[in-house]
Amino acid sequence: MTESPDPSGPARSAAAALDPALLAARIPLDAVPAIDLGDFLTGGPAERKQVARRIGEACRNIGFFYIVNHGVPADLRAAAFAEAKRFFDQPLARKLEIDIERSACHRGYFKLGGENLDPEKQTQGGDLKEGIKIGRDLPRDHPLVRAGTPLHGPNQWPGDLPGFQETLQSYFDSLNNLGRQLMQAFALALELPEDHFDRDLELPMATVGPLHYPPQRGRISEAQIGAGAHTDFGCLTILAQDEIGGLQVRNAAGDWIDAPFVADSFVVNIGDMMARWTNDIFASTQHRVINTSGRERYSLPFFFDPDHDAEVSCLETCCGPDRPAKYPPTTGLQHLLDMINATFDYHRDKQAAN
Ligand SMILES: O=C(O)CCC(=O)C(=O)O
Ligand SMILES: [Fe+2]
Repeated sequence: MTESPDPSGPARSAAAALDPALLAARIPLDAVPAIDLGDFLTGGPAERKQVARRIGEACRNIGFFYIVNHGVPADLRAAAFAEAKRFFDQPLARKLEIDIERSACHRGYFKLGGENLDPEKQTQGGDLKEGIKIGRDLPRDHPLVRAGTPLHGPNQWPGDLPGFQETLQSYFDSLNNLGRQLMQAFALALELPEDHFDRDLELPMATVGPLHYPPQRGRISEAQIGAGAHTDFGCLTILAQDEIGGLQVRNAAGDWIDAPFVADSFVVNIGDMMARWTNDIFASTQHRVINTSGRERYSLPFFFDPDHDAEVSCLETCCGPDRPAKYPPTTGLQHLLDMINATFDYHRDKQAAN
């Protein structure tokens, strides 16, 4: 079992001494734990710390957890699913009017196979899913856009789907707030002041990426599935999935376990950037999607990343003499660019051409 930190224990010195609770070995869980966020969102310091502690335990053992009582209105989420479905139901030519390949900042539609999350194993045309990348909508005259900062700029919105933009924008804003809250929970779980990450979240690089997975039939192998086995690149992902299911998570024992649909919940997971920030104390865990339901599957992942210039180097509570920093420092932007280039062929080709 994980040792819980003793709140009455001796005060920790300022010189990076690692809390033993942070060193806990990963326990192979046979289910993704569920955490009620209500006390964190509305409670006082003691309640917040208590919820953060449970989140920290999940982040160390499996890097995945469900949240309920998260404060995102159910009707907003349902509306975002409905708009996503409306978009994907259109003919391909319509969808390609906002082709991601025309975007200077990785926004817009990508077709089936456009992303390959497991290029080593998936040799038959990439992920069996199509999607849209919708990020922070910055105008062309924003200083960061004028300066040519990669991944910063305007979205491509479909021209003929009234309501799509407003709904997805509201969903983005709501999830953006939730992302900030979760980063505060992570800070507490890591024995840092709860506002520790706020300085890196002035203009966080966040993306909502609606996905559509057609049903897969016949013999299915690792050569092509809905989303190939991967870890997420960024800091944290907040996923809304529909009732179809099909998400699988690889636990610390190496076993694939199901992360089924749970009503009114989000699935939250740690990505590589957060694992790097915490010196691998938080786990960035492999997951994949296989849709054998015979029905269409939709999901709404929200990827939350810090400011482009956030320094991602080992947090002071995550390293010490007995646990040296494993990774050299990087920035939020550089980390994401390296990862996107590995999974989107068009993006790598475009960067190479510049
Ligand atoms: O659609 C899902 O359930 C998961 C998607 C995912 O893992 C991703 O896009 O990184
Ligand atoms: Fe993922």
